[in-house]
Amino acid sequence: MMKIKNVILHHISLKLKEPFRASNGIVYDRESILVEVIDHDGMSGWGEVVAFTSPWYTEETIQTCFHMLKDFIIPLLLNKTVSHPNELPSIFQLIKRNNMAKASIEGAVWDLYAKKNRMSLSKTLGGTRAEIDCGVVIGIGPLQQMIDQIHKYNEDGYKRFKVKISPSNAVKILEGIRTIFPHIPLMADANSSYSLKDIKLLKELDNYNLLMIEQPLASDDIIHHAKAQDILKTPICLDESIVTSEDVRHAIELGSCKVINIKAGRVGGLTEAKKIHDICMEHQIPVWCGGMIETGISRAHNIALASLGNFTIPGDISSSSKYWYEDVLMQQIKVEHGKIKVPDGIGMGYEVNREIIKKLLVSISSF
Ligand SMILES: O=C(O)CCC(=O)c1ccccc1C(=O)O
Ligand SMILES: [Mg+2]
Repeated sequence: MMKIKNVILHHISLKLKEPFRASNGIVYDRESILVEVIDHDGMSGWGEVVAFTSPWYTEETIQTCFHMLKDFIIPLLLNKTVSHPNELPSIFQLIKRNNMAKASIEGAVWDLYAKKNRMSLSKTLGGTRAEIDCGVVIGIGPLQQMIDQIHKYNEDGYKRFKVKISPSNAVKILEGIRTIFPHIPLMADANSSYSLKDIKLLKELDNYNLLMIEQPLASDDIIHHAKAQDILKTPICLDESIVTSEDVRHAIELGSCKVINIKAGRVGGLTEAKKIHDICMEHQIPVWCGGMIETGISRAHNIALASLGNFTIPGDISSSSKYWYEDVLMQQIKVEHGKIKVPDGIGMGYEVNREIIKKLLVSISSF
């Protein structure tokens, strides 16, 4: 049993080593809200708001999440007794969507629940892997810079390479990379920058032996994704289109994709993420864990999630040092030989570094 006594929102800003560019947005400094949930025994669980400062990836932002947490979500939870984190989605049912806001606190309650049971978050979620395979993402930039980055990450041992593309640069990027690296496991993420009218351009991508193409079309268009998947040899992976387990059922029924990217933030939390994992497993749709240029707290949650059985493709889970000079954990997350060991300590398995959080603080609010 957990009785939620106090929720603290640590709004921080973390300097990115380099700006990160996708088809439709650039991230400079990374703002984030670290969510600390404290129960009546004084124990803390941690989660993170993974929304960005502008709504380029989904409609949520750091500010909308703060508003939702402060005015709607936290009041629903304070002084409530919860016996399992999977009760949270039904408590939040009164609030439409706002999945990243909900997921931040739900993740913190999962961490707390695992800690109270003296179990790892991985085991608590039903994870079965002792280590996970890691992939890495290369933002859009000059071709030579993208190639140099792949060289470096290849030497680091990463097992799968994802490049951001848009219709205006895809062929140049993929042609350039395949000339130097004909055999690396490569995929491309378009972040909804194509439409079905561009099907000829999309069809050209079949020439590059891609593991998959991620979210080519609009987020609310699983019908056209089904049409595109009929025409393309390359498997389609959905990211932005999948925000609930119902979306997954529809996408599978329509044949809109062959792979799914799961991000707990996008789908409203780890409970829904696990449900999506289970549905995909049942339908032989492989899944992998997506990334949000997040701090170590969300990274630790991702590692636990990716330890579940149907995460058979390396996800976007990189070392803390890919983006950060110093992460918010006592111990930096490190990819070695393309893998991360799933921690077996209690909860998310990494200890939060309060000194660093204090240094990065934009504001702090306690409820
Ligand atoms: O966390 C990472 O390493 C980057 C993952 C990534 O591609 C991404 C980063 C921010 C927003 C959306 C996406 C995406 O997968 O579309
Ligand atoms: Mg994506």
